[in-house]
Amino acid sequence: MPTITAFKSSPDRGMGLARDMPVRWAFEEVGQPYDVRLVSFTEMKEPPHLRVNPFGQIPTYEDGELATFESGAIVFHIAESHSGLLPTDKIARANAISWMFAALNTVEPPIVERDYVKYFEEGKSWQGERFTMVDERIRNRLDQLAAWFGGANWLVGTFSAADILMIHALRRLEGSGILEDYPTFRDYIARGTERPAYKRAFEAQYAVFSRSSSS
Ligand SMILES: N[C@@H](CCC(=O)N[C@@H](CSCc1ccc([N+](=O)[O-])cc1)C(=O)NCC(=O)O)C(=O)O
Repeated sequence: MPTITAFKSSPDRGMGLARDMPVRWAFEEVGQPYDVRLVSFTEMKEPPHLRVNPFGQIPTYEDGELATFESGAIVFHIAESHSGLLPTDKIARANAISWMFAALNTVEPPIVERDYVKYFEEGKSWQGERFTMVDERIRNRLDQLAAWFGGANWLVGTFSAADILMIHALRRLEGSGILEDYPTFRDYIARGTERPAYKRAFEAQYAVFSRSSSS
């Protein structure tokens, strides 16, 4: 059975914003049971974990001889190893894979940057200006995505691994006030989070938080 790593105690207080969440969601969508090894921030920087993830982060994925990292790559591996997360049609599959990369490389970076400004540049003289700049970049990306997305339900027709990664990226904007101006994406996120597989994944990671916060 594949084993992933996740935070022993997640800073997101169980809100499913850490990157074990898209992997859990993918497992649940394809019906693949999995184990979770919880790691502390210290353990993530020690040799056993660094041998799998040289950047000392979660998630990692281990199954038999395979030990690898990168949440997007793990979701792709799950999608390649099971049916249901990528179209079988060659063209549609290639487009879905493009959208996986777009979620991680084009849409998510300014959203992650905003978290850095918010959490690591608190009190800096430039924080206000940086917020303005980063929010502008995020809105530019969301405007472009909304123009393309239109009234679609999913990125490539049917639900795919690309939606797992894109919805995970967009959820990091919850609480920022930005999504209030994008009903298209509020509805899109809701379609994703209403999926039974998402709910099972969310509950599983939330249980880690609730156990750690009650211990
Ligand atoms: N590109 C890598 C990035 C992995 C990554 O960012 N891992 C983070 C956790 S998910 C990112 C994350 C962290 C916290 C929140 N949060 O809301 O609290 C959200 C997302 C990590 O291990 N951080 C610890 C470290 O770098 O030492 C991937 O996609 O797997």
